[in-house]
Amino acid sequence: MTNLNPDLVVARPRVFWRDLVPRRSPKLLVGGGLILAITGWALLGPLVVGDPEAISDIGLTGPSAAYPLGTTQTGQDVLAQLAYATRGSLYIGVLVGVLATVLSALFGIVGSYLGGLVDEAFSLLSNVMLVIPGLPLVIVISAFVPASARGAWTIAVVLAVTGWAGSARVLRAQTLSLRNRDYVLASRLGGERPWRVVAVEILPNLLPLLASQLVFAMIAAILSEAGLSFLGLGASNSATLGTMLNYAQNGFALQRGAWWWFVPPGLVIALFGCGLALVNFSLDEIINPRLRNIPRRRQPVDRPVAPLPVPRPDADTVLSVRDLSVTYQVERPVRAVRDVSFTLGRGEILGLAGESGCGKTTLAYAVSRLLRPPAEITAGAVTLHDRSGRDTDVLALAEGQLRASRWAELSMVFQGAMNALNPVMTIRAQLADVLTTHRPRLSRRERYARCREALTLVGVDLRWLRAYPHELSGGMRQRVMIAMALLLEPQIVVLDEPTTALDVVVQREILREVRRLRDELRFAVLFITHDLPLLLEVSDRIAIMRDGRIVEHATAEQISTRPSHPYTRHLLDSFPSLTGERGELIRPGEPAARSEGEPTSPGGAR
Ligand SMILES: Nc1ncnc2c1ncn2[C@@H]1O[C@H](COP(=O)(O)OP(=O)(O)OP(=O)(O)O)[C@@H](O)[C@H]1O
Repeated sequence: MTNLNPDLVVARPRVFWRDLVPRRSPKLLVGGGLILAITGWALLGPLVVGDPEAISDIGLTGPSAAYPLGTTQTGQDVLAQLAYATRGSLYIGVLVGVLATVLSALFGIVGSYLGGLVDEAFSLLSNVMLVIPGLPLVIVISAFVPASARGAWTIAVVLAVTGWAGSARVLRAQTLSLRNRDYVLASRLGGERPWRVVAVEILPNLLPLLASQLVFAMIAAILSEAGLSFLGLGASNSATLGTMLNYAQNGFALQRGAWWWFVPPGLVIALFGCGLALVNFSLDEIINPRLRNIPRRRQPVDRPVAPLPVPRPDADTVLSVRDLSVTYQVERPVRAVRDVSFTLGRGEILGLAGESGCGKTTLAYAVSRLLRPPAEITAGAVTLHDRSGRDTDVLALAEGQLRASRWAELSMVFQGAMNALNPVMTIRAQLADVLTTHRPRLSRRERYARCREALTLVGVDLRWLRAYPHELSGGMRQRVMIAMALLLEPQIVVLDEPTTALDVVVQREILREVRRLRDELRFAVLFITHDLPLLLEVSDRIAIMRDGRIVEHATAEQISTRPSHPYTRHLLDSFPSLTGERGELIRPGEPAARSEGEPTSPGGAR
């Protein structure tokens, strides 16, 4: 047996079923309850009821102690028939659900992943199936098959063959989009086999879609089978809810007031469909971890009745944040931002630094009111101080006011923002779009003039206005995003790691540009990064964040030369200096020759 290094043996995380199920979901509880009850009835009912074919001499009698659901015209027990019919209908529903889902996955996912001729052939077939009207085809096929051969399997195959194409189109579109995602490309580059890429990278992302298609196919199959049986074209040699309804119709149950004959099968169909639909609504939450634990109603912002006094050191303050706290309301609530207070001066660059996970992005999202459940602002205030002296309580803004204030008052450039450009629109169209939304009175000529100005500001040649995003380099796309953020001359620009994906030369060029623009246009910047040396270069003041709190807040010069908090010193020590002493190389197996108490990475001289 191989001797494994115990440090390298990673314990396989235990998956608990209770973690997979969203809590307190009434939809899931009611839907699941209905499905369980009806499935239980279908499985166990036939074992406890009598013979559904047995004929007694009391035809068409209402419910009684001997026959809880009465009898049919020929004296058969309706309860016994209902048990067998429920089993028959569910059997067909499950068969069709599985068959149609397998067919749609095969034609939709495999075809689009393999591409080329296979995709074209599969697409052609699903397109042809889509334009054939389903119900008439089912009726024709069912009528063509002799009644003696029309069992549950025949009907299930007919329904599955006529019902997979719509889902296959949806799965194809989704797979085409997924196959170009970075993590899929990475696994292909890593040499993974196509079937493994499909099974491990693509399929899990399609599970919510597949599961809801399975449920939808089951509902459609049960209803279609009932319809076919009602027309006398259903599974003639097996008992289903549809055949029960058909017999009730032929026996003039409605006209003779024998409600006990047709209401129970109709009710079972309706309740089962309802249960499946309710579970379908909850499937996304069960399968997609990002949607779990979302509070069902908006939580009010936990603020004292009297508005908090907002610190306003001087008239030049443009944004003040007071005692802001944000919690992710998940299984174990995560207090990502805790009692954070700071002010941002007009034309000032405030840097926010801290290790990964300390809450920087959450803070930026909270200030911009971009947080979504499970994140919740639990306390605090965010106030915008207008040039005209008007104060706006950002947390109290209604959705419409927020839309108007975003971009015009406060704009954002986020990490990976360069990928936020729409690939099918030219740069000019995307810049002009912002103006169309926020400045609808501008003429077309004025809009384009403003786009040209903005692009010139960030140093991008005007010939790129007509280009599509993929024709620009990463640095140029990021400049375009900055141009877009400055288009409406906002008072504040939030930059959250805007240049992380770029090389250091382009990174510095862009940040120099931001500083120049700030000097020219006097907007304030909240600049977030974990690169403290970069912040020291560009910021006026710096706030250091740790575990959701701001632990030090000082000028860039003070942070650089006289950091007061041990964590700030630790952060500064973590960055190697290009001009100081060269640090030791640490090779596996060789302990670093460093005395106790020395910093773990070189960087003394700075
Ligand atoms: N959707 C979420 N659900 C639960 N916890 C979350 C969620 N998003 C973030 N968190 C937690 O909130 C904390 C702060 O995360 P945040 O992304 O704000 O950190 P950050 O400082 O911006 O990190 P980075 O520099 O790596 O982007 C982390 O502990 C993170 O695990």
